[in-house]
Amino acid sequence: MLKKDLRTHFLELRANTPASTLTKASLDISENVLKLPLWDLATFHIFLHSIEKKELDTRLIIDNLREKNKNILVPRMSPNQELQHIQLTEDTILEVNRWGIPEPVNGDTISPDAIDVVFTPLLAFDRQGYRVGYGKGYYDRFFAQCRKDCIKIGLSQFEAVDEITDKDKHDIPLNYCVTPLRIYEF
Ligand SMILES: Nc1nc2c(c(=O)[nH]1)N(C=O)[C@@H](CNc1ccc(C(=O)N[C@@H](CCC(=O)O)C(=O)O)cc1)CN2
Ligand SMILES: Nc1ncnc2c1ncn2[C@@H]1O[C@H](COP(=O)(O)OP(=O)(O)OP(=O)(O)O)[C@@H](O)[C@H]1O
Repeated sequence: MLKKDLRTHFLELRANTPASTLTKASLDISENVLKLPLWDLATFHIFLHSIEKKELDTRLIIDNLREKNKNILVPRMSPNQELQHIQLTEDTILEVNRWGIPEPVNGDTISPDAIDVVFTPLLAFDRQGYRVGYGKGYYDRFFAQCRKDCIKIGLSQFEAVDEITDKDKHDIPLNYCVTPLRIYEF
């Protein structure tokens, strides 16, 4: 299947998801995330979900990371289509940007080298761990800057599709994808 068709299909499925289904999916995913073999690692990067875009709610995962005293980083979009990685603390002020995504307005910027785990947003993923996002390549550019041993984890409300057929040289596969029903390891 082509990325553009997967985007259209899963954006529509997402738009038609009842709030209660999304809440339950977010809870089940947060419980599955706790089963991943990650908890000796220190520095975790996680996206702040957009309510407007009906993304999975990442607050429960963030609460678990806080409870485990992990170093938590969140993305901020910069004008050159790169992400900055900002430390999330009790003093972080968040504002919703023009795309409906909350972002920190203050805080220290951290280098991608320091990141052990990235929880990644997506619209669809396939059985080999390739993903499709909103189509601006933010996460592919980010993954290219991470250490080789950085663990990349997709969070998905929906199960894997068979195959994304139009992968390109920039696409870097995930190590895991967590859904409400299961954990895929690639
Ligand atoms: N919560 C969350 N944060 C995230 C992502 C994400 O998927 N979810 N991203 C994952 O990469 C990055 C942001 N990606 C984005 C990609 C495209 C557009 C954008 O331009 N949207 C337009 C429609 C497309 C267009 O105009 O071409 C819009 O919403 O109007 C916005 C954000 C970084 N932070
Ligand atoms: N490392 C990179 N360097 C330069 N261009 C890149 C890189 N990674 C991706 N791109 C370009 O970005 C564009 C969008 O890529 P793609 O369709 O894979 O986005 P996506 O993964 O769906 O979006 P996102 O990562 O924002 O969720 C493509 O034209 C791709 O070639």
